[in-house]
Amino acid sequence: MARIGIIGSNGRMGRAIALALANAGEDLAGGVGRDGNVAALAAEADVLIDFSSPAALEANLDAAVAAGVPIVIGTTGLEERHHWLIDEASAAIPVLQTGNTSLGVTLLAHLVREAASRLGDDWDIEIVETHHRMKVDAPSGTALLLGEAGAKARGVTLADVADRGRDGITGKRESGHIGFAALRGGSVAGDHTVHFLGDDERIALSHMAENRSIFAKGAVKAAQWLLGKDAGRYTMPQVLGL
Ligand SMILES: NC(=O)C1=CN([C@@H]2O[C@H](COP(=O)(O)OP(=O)(O)OC[C@H]3O[C@@H](n4cnc5c(N)ncnc54)[C@H](OP(=O)(O)O)[C@@H]3O)[C@@H](O)[C@H]2O)C=CC1
Ligand SMILES: O=C(O)C1=N[C@H](C(=O)O)C[C@H](O)C1
Repeated sequence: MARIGIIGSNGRMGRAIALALANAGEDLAGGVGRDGNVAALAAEADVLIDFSSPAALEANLDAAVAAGVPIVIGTTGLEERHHWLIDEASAAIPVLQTGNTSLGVTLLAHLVREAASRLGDDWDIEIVETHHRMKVDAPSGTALLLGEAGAKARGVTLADVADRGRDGITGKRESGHIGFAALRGGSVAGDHTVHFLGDDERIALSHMAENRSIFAKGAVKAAQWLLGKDAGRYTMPQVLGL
């Protein structure tokens, strides 16, 4: 039984993770919100799970490194500089960062990669996501993760081909680009569809989250899996053996 500390414990995901920990028979080392002492939590925990805010990431990584504990990062809205910080921390401790901890999305990313590698550039990729009205970042971390899967399969860098929101006279769609569209409203836990649009035919690969328990269960599995690992940056397919 591991002592697991939750960063963002009062949030929607923090509460779902506390429930998943109890269901898995794991021990809650404690939790912190915006005003909490993350260094004190890290000192008490065997592993940390962070579903909070990009603004908190640097302090959370510093606390994990100082205490020498692994950390799972589910926070989305991360920018390039956050990924550098994660790379830096993963030289000292085990770190797993992902935009989606669910089994279904982890498999979907694999299917997207497979489809994108088999279909030529003449198949346009467009990613549509829908989330609850409280979500603050777009495109979702999952949409970006799925976009990365498509870009990787095509041997390109996502940042070079991403169309993140169209408005006005946009001109024709550029071949090889990957488009993103975000819908916000209601209580939707998270829906994602990757469209492959060809001439005269289309393929759509979708995942629908019915509630947050799937993300929470995946986060707990990832935390359990990270315990005892060497320093490094790990991924959900490694955790789930996919
Ligand atoms: N990877 C995945 O599978 C998933 C990722 N997410 C991501 O997880 C994150 C949290 O989502 P959700 O729970 O819905 O959001 P909430 O807004 O419900 O919760 C966020 C929590 O983070 C805390 N927080 C905010 N800012 C800071 C800060 N600067 N320092 C420390 N703590 C802070 C808040 O504390 P306080 O209560 O004090 O305000 C709150 O407890 C989002 O980025 C979301 O996109 C969500 C679902 C799945
Ligand atoms: O904020 C959310 O709620 C979610 N965020 C993650 C994302 O940005 O992809 C995962 C999930 O879709 C729910």
